[in-house]
Amino acid sequence: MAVLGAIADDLTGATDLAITLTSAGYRTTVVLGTDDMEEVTSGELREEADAVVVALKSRTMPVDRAVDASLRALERLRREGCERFYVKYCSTFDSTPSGNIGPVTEAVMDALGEDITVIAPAFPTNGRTVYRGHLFVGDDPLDESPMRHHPLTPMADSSLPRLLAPQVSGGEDAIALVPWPVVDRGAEAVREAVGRARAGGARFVVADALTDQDLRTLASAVEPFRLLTGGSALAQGLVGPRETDHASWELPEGPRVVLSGSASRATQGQVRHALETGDGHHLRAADLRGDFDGTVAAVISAALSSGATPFVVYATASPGDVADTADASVIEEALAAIAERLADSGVRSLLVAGGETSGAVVHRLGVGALTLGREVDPGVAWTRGRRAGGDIHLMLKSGNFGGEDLFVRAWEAAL
Ligand SMILES: Nc1ncnc2c1ncn2[C@@H]1O[C@H](COP(=O)(O)OP(=O)(O)O)[C@@H](O)[C@H]1O
Ligand SMILES: O=C(O)[C@@H](O)C(=O)COP(=O)(O)O
Repeated sequence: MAVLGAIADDLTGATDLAITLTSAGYRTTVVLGTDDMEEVTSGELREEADAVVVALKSRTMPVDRAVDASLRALERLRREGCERFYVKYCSTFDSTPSGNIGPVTEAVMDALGEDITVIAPAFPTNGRTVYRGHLFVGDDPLDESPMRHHPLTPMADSSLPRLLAPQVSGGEDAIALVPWPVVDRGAEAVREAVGRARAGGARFVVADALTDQDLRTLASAVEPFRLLTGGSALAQGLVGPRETDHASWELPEGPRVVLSGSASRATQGQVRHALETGDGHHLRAADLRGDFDGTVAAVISAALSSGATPFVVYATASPGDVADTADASVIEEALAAIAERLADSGVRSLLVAGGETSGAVVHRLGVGALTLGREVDPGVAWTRGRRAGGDIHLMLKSGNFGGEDLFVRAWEAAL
């Protein structure tokens, strides 16, 4: 019976967390947060999984819909027997001025009857650290990083308390900061600081974290909390019920298609790198609006005739490609249609770049659950998706994750 239930606000975030949970000793399954999730989770997964991660596509939904979807996911996880919960959001705290991190966290806390939780997006291995409540991406404060220009969730501040305050009841009075010198002193010092914050009325504890060890300290300090929230790296501090290893499989033969809807800087570099040796198609919103079916058909035909080098279908290879963010949905729609047609044509492995994009693709493919393979880069792994008509191998890559050569190396990585 699953003991840990997680709600992730996007699909790449879900696989990112599942990788860490698997390493921490939880047999972990990712399920897609669709209406038929009950059916998916009520059978074999109940026996198979110690942790279930529900992958939503709620990061950019209207607040009330995101809350509703998250509460439905929570209910189903509780019915699975989960007793401890994790709300997973992006390590760059991707949200809008009104949500959805704050409202979802608060709604889950209320549903569980919890009066306090931790806010911990840091992911040091991928350069996301928190100091004095400010989130850094590499050397830059969040609002000076490329996240400032994200097409869907541009981040215009780096202060986590300031970002969170308008998203929760009680505003800044409900938020406390545990600064790094306290974290550095160890779990007991953090426990005392959290106790003082709680006595002072705080419900959300933002904690600094510069290293994985800081996150382990934090996880140990908040061990009694039934709800944790954060990026994936906080989960390193959890202790699962068994020694587990990630599954391993051979990738099926066939075209090496990358579907890249991410506009993130790391993805742009990966697209350009892959195009140096492979082939590709620049998917332009204007072409799709002019002739959606014809554009999709041309891409399918080129992808199916590609060889042993990656064929990259991409929306953005340089910052200037994003002219109008209103184009986002037609691009997602096209990449999902391409994925479906490729799968119907027998393609059994796809690399998808971008969280929203992955959500759109995997929903269209009708994948019910994902099993995790080994980590290829921090937060990135091949997965195996269960699908009527035959399983499909999917690498779902967060926008800013992965080395520059990932689109080439992924296919070579020993699984
Ligand atoms: N050139 C572009 N013009 C408009 N929207 C774009 C362009 N390139 C990507 N997008 C959109 O930006 C969004 C990127 O989000 P996502 O897939 O989550 O990537 P990431 O993981 O990098 O954030 C998607 O909705 C995608 O369709
Ligand atoms: O925490 C992270 O950074 C990732 O797990 C994640 O959620 C990234 O989201 P996208 O960049 O939108 O893929």
